[in-house]
Amino acid sequence: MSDEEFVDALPKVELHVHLEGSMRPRTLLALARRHGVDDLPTDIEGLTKFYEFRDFDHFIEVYLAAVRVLRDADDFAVLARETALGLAGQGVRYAEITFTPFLHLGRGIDADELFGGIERGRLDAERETGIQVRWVTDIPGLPNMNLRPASEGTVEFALNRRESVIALGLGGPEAGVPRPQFAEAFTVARDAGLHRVPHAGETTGARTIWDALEYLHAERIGHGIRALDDPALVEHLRAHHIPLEVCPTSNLRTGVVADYPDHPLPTLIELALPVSLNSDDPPMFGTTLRDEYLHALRSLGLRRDQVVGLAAAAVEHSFAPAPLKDALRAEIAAAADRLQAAS
Ligand SMILES: O=c1[nH]cnc2c1ncn2[C@@H]1O[C@H](CO)[C@@H](O)[C@H]1O
Repeated sequence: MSDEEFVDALPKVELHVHLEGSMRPRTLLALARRHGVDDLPTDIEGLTKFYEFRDFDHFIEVYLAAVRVLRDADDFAVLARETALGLAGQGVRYAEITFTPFLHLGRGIDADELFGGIERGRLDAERETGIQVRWVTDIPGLPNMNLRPASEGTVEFALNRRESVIALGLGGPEAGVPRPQFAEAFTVARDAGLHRVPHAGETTGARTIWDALEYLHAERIGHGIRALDDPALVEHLRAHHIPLEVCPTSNLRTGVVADYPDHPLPTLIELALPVSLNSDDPPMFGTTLRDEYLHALRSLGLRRDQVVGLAAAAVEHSFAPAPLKDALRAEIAAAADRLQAAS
């Protein structure tokens, strides 16, 4: 059986993917035309070049430029539906997708217009394919932004939309954006029963992950690959079962890891840390979740049973309701048996 057949037969869960960063190139080009955003590339070739990032800060700059094409409820509905359908087409049954309300509220977009749109897209995709999507709203931790209103606005947005928003995140650059300033937002979120999944240890070291645990009550860590800098932290994450959402191609494309052979995922697995495999901003990084699973086998040298383990781990690390988790566990176990028999 080929690697492709193997990966395609595996039911999957996606835990770390950004909605705005999932915009299909064709959709971005069409929305830019429709809304007269005239300082972006106008063809696929230009967009591919636009998505060659010098470093992480350059990536964030491009991200902020691209989201400006999203204006009305229909745009958000298309984005959410296409993102969810794209995942469903890769065998994803359940996804926790991050979006950043404050990036849009800050541009004058109405909160209900935004949420109405993405909910319409979510429910259309669920009706069409059965995929279950829940939302994570993240605070954009941008150094040049007024972060108090961004934090408070994001939490308020989430708390008023609990029907499908399940967690609070924190994204953006880590350097020069100290984590303790977000403590209050994450404490309010925790006390209200929202889950906490901040990015940490993507572009800076172990200290940021400790801060995410101490100040932000993190239940999972976005990326977290720099945990390896600190053996005490590795031990803590393992002992307290704090999962890392690992996105290998993202790390290469933003320049925080040089190449696949240098990627720490195999080491994290060897150390028995709880890890899942995710796609982050797939079209911007020239990847898909399916590609990440293929890279795990071919470029990171993981065995097939380890890759099944990654798919199963994503179920365990998810905040899906217990009956759905049970169904997904059973489905992955059955697929693993079939794949074992076929090989
Ligand atoms: O890999 C990533 N790391 C950090 N932030 C990211 C990533 N991908 C997308 N964003 C987005 O960048 C926004 C601007 O601050 C964040 O809010 C986050 O959603």
